[in-house]
Amino acid sequence: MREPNAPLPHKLIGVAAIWNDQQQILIDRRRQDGLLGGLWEFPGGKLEPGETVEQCIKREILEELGIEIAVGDHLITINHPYSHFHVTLIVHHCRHISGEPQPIECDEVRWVTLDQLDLYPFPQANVEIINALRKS
Ligand SMILES: Nc1nc2c([nH]c(=O)n2[C@H]2C[C@H](O)[C@@H](COP(=O)(O)OP(=O)(O)OP(=O)(O)O)O2)c(=O)[nH]1
Ligand SMILES: [Mg+2]
Repeated sequence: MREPNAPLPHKLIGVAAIWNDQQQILIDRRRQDGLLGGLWEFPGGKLEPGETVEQCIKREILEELGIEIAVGDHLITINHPYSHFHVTLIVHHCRHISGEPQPIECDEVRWVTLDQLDLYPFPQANVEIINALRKS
C-alpha cells in the first residue's frame, strides 16, 4: 500500500498535434487494457533523461506510428491531476512529413478535422488541449 502522504507519481509527456495538408490532425485510440483504456489521444510519450521535448516528440511518433514529423511551435502545457498520478502534457504543433501512420502501440489511428474531434472520447486532460487547438 502507498504511504498516506507519499506524493503521487508525476509523468512528463511530450505530445504531438500532427497536421497534414488537408487541415486534419492525427489521433490514436489507446489500448483497451490499462490506463485510460479505449480513449482517444494525441500521440506522444514520456520524456527520457537528457532529451528535449522536441526530440522526445519526434522519437515517440516514430516509435508509436512509424512516421516522420517536423516539430513546430509550442501550443500549450497542461497540468492535470488524475486520481492516481499527475500528468504534465507539453503539446507542440507538428507537421506530417512522410510515412503512413501505423497503429504500432495503439488500437487505431485516424486523421480528423477539428470539428470531428467532438465525436471521439478523450481523457479529461485533453479538453483544454482541444480548446487551445480551436483557438490557434
Ligand atoms: N500521449 C498522450 N498522453 C495523454 C494524453 N492525454 C492524457 O491524459 N495522457 C496521459 C495518458 C498517460 O498517462 C500519459 C501518456 O504517457 P504514455 O502513453 O507514455 O503512458 P502509459 O499510459 O503507457 O504509461 P505507463 O504505463 O508507461 O506509465 O499521459 C494525450 O492526448 N496524449
Ligand atoms: Mg504514449
